[in-house]
Amino acid sequence: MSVNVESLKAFCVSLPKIELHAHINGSISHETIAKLRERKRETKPHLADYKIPENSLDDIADFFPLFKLIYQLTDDIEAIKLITKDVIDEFAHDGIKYLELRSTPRKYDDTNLKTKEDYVRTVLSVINEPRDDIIVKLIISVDRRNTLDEAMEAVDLAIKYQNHGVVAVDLCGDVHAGTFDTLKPAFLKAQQYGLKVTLHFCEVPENLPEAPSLLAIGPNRLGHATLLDEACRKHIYEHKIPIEICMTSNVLSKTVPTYEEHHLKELLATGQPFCICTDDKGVFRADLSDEYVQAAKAFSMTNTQLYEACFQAIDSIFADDSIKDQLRTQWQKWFDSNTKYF
Ligand SMILES: CNc1ncnc2c1ncn2[C@@H]1O[C@H](COP(=O)(O)O)[C@@H](O)[C@H]1O
Ligand SMILES: [Zn+2]
Repeated sequence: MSVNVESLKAFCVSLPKIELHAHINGSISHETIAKLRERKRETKPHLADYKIPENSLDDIADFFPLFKLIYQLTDDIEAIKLITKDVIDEFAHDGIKYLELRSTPRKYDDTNLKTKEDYVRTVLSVINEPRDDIIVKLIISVDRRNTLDEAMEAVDLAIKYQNHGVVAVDLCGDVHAGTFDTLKPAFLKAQQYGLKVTLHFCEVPENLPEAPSLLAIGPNRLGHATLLDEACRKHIYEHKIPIEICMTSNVLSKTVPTYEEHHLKELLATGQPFCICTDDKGVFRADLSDEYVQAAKAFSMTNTQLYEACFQAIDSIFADDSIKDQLRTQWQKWFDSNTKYF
């Protein structure tokens, strides 16, 4: 590492940042995986040496099966508390001041995580622990593989816990599975109840045919938006829909060839709203500060541009205006006391 990259990394850690696209189970660090392995040493000896494989993806399709093993380590209430707490602590340590975590509710007959409501309550119990270094909210994910009934159950939980930290629902999961139209009524219901909606959008070309249907519901943000045709680009740009940008995720899942060719370049050039995010910091082994370093290197962003990228992302958060104002004040204070960087 050259001195420059080291000082760039230090700057990117110290920048007050916002994270809007982080899947809890994809964000588990190696340290936490080690704790989880230890907890399951007796009951799941086949996971005694489990490590999330590094740089193992030939294609995005290789990504989703990783969760078959990760979920075996996170199948009880204590595990969900542990991962939620560790993920929040790690983001806070990396300089994140406002965090929207997302997760897909799960249940198991043979553990104490008996219902999807148990899952949501457990995550929220940690998210709502009082702390003054970071604000945390929850987005409930609907998996593309879900039936409409399952999607409705997730949305009903989001509605029930709307005043307890849930701000939105998300469409995620295997990009080659399911169809959005099957699950659409669940998203429309979420909107009727005032929840915000974010959708994983066009990570692969096969998702393009359903893109008009996703855009038709008026999503508040989009994840990735990697492969756009002209009609999508026009709609997104005209409506200024903020994009959650996950560069390392895209490069390692091989949906984008290199950082330099990432579509963030176009958003920067055209002044479209975006938020730099991690997606799955455990699987992809990159913290949010690393994502800012990559953006700075790929697009020669100055410290001022990096700060502005963080600041403009406040507009795209799902929390209310009073939190937005509070964050803007906090950012301005940081800026005023860190003029040495600019
Ligand atoms: C790489 N890009 C991606 N595209 C689509 N879905 C993704 C994803 N990264 C993660 N997930 C979704 O998040 C779940 C893990 O976290 P939770 O169990 O919900 O906390 C995965 O099972 C997958 O459905
Ligand atoms: Zn994602």
